Amino acid sequence: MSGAEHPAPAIHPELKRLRDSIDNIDAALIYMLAERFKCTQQVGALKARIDLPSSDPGREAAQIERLRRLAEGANLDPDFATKFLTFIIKEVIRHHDSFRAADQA
Ligand SMILES: O=C(O)C(=O)C[C@]1(C(=O)O)C=C[C@@H](O)C=C1
Repeated sequence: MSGAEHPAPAIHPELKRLRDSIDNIDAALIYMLAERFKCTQQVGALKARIDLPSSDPGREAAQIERLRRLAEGANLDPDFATKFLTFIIKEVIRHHDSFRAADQA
C-alpha cells in the first residue's frame, strides 16, 4: 500500500517541537558516549600495558557517589543515574577484558 493512500496524520506542532528536541538530545548522548568509549579504550590499553585489573571498584564507588549527588541537584532519580553508569561501566570492563585477551593471544 502506498503512502499516498494513507498519508501520515498531521502531528501536533508542540509534540513535533518536543520530539525534535528529544532527537537532538539523543544525538548528543550518542556522541558523548562515543567520546567516553574512545577514552576508556585508551584506559584499557594502558591498564593492559601496566598490568592493572580491568575493574576498579573504589573508583566506581567514587563515580557513583559523585553522579548521585549531581543527579539529585539536577532533579534526576539518583537510582537511575546509578543504573545508567553501572550499565556503561559493565560494557567498558567487557571491552577491557577482551582487549587484554586479544593482547595476550
Ligand atoms: O577508570 C578506570 O580505571 C576505568 O577503567 C574506567 C571505568 C569507567 O568506565 O569509568 C571502567 C572500569 C573501572 O572499574 C572504573 C572506571
